[in-house]
Amino acid sequence: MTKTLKGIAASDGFATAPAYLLVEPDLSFKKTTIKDVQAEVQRLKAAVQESDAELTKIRDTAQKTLGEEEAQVFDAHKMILADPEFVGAIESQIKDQKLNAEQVLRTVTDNFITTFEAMTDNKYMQERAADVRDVTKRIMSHLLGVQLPNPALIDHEVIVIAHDLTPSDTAQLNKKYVKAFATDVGGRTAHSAIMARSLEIPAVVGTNTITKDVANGDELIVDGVNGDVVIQPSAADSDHYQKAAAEYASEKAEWSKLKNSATVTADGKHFDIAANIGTPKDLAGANANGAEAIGLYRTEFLYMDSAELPSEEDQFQAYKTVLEGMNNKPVVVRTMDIGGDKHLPYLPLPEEMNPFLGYRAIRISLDRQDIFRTQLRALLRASAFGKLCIMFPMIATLQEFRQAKAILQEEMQKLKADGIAYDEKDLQVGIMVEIPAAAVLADQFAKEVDFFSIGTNDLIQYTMAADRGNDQVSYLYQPYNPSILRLIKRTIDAAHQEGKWVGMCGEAAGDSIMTPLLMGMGLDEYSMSATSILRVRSLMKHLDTNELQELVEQAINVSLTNEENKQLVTKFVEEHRH
Ligand SMILES: C=C(OP(=O)(O)O)C(=O)O
Ligand SMILES: [Mg+2]
Repeated sequence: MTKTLKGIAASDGFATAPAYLLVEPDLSFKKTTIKDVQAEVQRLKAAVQESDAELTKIRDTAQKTLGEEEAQVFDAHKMILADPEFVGAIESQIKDQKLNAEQVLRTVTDNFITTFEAMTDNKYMQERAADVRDVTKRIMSHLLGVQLPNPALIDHEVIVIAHDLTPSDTAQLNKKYVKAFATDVGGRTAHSAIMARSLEIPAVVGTNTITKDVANGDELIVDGVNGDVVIQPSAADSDHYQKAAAEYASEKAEWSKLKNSATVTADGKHFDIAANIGTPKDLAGANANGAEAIGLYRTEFLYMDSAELPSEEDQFQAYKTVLEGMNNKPVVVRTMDIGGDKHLPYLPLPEEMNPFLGYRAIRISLDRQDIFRTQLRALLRASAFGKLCIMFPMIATLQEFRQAKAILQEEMQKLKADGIAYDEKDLQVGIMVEIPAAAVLADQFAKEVDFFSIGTNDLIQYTMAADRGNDQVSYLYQPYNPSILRLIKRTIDAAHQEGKWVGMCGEAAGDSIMTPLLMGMGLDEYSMSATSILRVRSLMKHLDTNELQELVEQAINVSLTNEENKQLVTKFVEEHRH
């Protein structure tokens, strides 16, 4: 039966494919006594063999797509399967206790895990506990005849369905086969949504129930423009969406003609449209869509995709690749923004009641200066290869900015003393304005920074006190709310007062409703998912900035609600399109 689920449109585009559930299956079982011991041991052996074959396949794919180092994790799993002490212990207990293989597997492996985890002075053995847990799950799935999801093994076109996708899950999705994804939870500015846009896969998040409503293999249509997922579409649905997808493709073709043009308004004013990227791989998309700069390089993916803290050399190579890839166009690199919903397996952070209000971003960097200085040195060295702007995330106080800048200057001195080149002339140092305190004091910050970049994702979350990943409060993501618009305007005016430039790298920068308002306020740089660039460039071409002042005045002072402002802008654009 056809059913349509409504969610939040998180990444543009349309896709049709069968569902692939990235959901942990039920691995529960009953404890039973058995009569035929030999048959039970055979059942165990078969499950171990199947697990081994599966791991070989996963290892091969991981090696091809992720690299040798990541693939070696699976060698550790295969070694456990091959360890006679491990399988032997299970076998002999099946024989002794005459219990089913599932029960014995659970008891024996729980024992191993408890022993390993108790070795608090031996990190290596503690990590083996996680391996045993993983391997146990795999053998159990074969004993129970259920399939564990293996995103690395997807080898045909699918739409991935999950409760939630962590940024690292999302990073593993292979664009060749994963045509779209849809989740139960999440909002438009959750990191999985941002990643979807940078991978250019359509996505719908916050459907609440999709993991329950969809079974593996169900035919789906994801409409990432309107936020709909159609389950088991009728012929009429398929027809309708085919037309919508074709229309969307032709609009895209129209925009693509602007790829090599500068962003110029109807009255001849120039703005910079930049791209947000997560890894050097995203450069291709940025360039293919005609980005005039990189307005935000989120370096945390470098940390998340690594098994340990990335070395100065690894970071240097990544930053240099991006700077060189942009051919002397500006590149804003943001220092590590870990914490909140982004975790590192090798950097245990304390459990917090409110991670988004906790130990994250610059707060970690100022505390863990070893990590921070390594990143700054890598950045400084890379600055010799292009036009670098370094940006600090989550700055709340002037003191934090001064401290971060002082550390940067110390690293500059050290490099200089060692005769290592960096850009001494044009390197710029700025901050994200994403905490209301920084927006309120923008006039004071503007005297000390080279630039601002407004992070609306967090600025809205903190101003409205509404978790950006929680779909129950997603109605409070209100970029057109006058409170948000005033903070943005205040930040822009304060920067311009001091002759500094202001960008925006939150998702609002790529939102067509925001474009006329931001142009009217004089925002200099607009940094967005690469796929939004041409749409916004096309819109700017049709607007005259002289007519926008009044629109801004109204939106800030007259209209009251987010929705009213949205209508105000929509109507304005209809009437003033040149
Ligand atoms: C761009 C931003 O940073 P992130 O989405 O990475 O938190 C923001 O907060 O708007
Ligand atoms: Mg942020």
